[in-house]
Amino acid sequence: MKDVIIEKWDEILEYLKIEHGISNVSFRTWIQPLQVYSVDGNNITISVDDSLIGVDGKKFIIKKYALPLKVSIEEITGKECDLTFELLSEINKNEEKKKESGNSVQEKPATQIQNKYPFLNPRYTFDTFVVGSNNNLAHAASLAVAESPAEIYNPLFIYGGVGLGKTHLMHSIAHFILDQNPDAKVLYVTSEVFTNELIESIRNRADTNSVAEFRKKYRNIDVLLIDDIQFIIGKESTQEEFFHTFNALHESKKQIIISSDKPPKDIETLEERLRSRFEWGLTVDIQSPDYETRMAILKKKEELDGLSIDDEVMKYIATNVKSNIRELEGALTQIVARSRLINKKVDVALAEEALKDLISPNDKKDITVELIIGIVAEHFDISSDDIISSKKSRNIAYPRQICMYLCRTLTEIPLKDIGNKLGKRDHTTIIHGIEKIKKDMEKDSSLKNTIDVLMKKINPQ
Ligand SMILES: Nc1ncnc2c1ncn2[C@@H]1O[C@H](COP(=O)(O)OP(=O)(O)OP(=O)(O)O)[C@@H](O)[C@H]1O
Repeated sequence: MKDVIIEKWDEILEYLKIEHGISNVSFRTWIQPLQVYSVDGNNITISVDDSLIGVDGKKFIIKKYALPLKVSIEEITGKECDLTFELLSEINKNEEKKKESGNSVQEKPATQIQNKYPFLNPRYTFDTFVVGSNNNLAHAASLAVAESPAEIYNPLFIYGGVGLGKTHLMHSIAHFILDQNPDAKVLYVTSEVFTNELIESIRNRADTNSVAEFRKKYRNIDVLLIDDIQFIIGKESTQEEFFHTFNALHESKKQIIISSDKPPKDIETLEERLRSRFEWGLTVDIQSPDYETRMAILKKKEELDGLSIDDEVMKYIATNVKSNIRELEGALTQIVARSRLINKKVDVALAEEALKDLISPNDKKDITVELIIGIVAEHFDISSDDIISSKKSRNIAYPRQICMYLCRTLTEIPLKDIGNKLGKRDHTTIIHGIEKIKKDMEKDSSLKNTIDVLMKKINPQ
């Protein structure tokens, strides 16, 4: 059977052309000659006809069109994929060799990940990052920074709870920049490393010019990524040094990316001058993933690890391990390990047994529609009856839409039931409400704040 990508190739290219406003001449030169050479699961190899555009043409295509093409493939076919570009002359040479030795096509291992940059985790790339409603803004901002370092958002400040993907996104940015420009000087450090190196350099000051060395290391770079900045905060000398590092880099138009467990405004011990600098750029957050995203993350891990796990088991994990992606992945690993240890097939019973310590009954806090309505009503100083009434005035209709959004985000209750409990409204009204709040939150940071506060009231952790 023909792969859907091959079947829809012309449509994909046409979409790419229109969506990205590619001129006819550029399209004819770069895009039209591209052909799908092979499809192996999610790995697509595309041939670049170097007899038309030369060997360097491939580099240009990768830089300029690889990502738009990947997105177009996803838009048209719904398939996420990894693209590799190969010169047609090389492909032909290899085919010749294969014919000569009489070999059949070689099988590739499930997923091969090269460790190109030792200080980065090779698995933390944009390709392995699952985008969901909990992280889509953080993902988009990270990709934008990776594509155009120091041009749009500087600094980029990513915050979120434990194990939600901040480090993964930071490494993805670093990988992307280095893949595009292997000469870029990219430095990724945890703030603990930064602090330790600083202390060490101060301690050695008498013997060598170690403070100057420290400064040289941190200021003579193109991109600085500092993970978990909260560990720097609270230590005066490190804040001071970081302040100067920040200024030096920012002034010379170098990109700075920072992650933290809280937004700058909530870090109490953060000096005002640093806080205001962090707010020069863009601050984005990562929330806990919803059910669909948790499932997608599990599937991605299944694919990367070359596993094949029953869907019911995946659903069991996604339903029960909710707030932390590290735990979500850990749950899958534990189940697989147990199955190997006792040499039994992975099924829900085995999953329950393997995760019994992780999933305690107390974790299953009961968040109900009624609870959400009560807390939202109280916050806006209206009554619960107002929320479920048919009243249409904005001071009531808007909190009602906030309830819809919170019910969707904080519970697994089906839309139909949410609608019923919110005054017998049908599910399209609920979807409309949810989308409205999502859109408004993108533009309105005070609404986002309100939602954060409400979430904490509903689900204090
Ligand atoms: N959207 C995602 N798609 C795929 N994997 C993810 C995603 N988000 C997080 N993960 C995985 O979850 C694990 C934890 O993520 P990560 O270490 O980036 O979290 P973190 O926010 O930096 O945590 P901490 O606060 O502890 O530093 C990693 O293995 C990461 O690959």
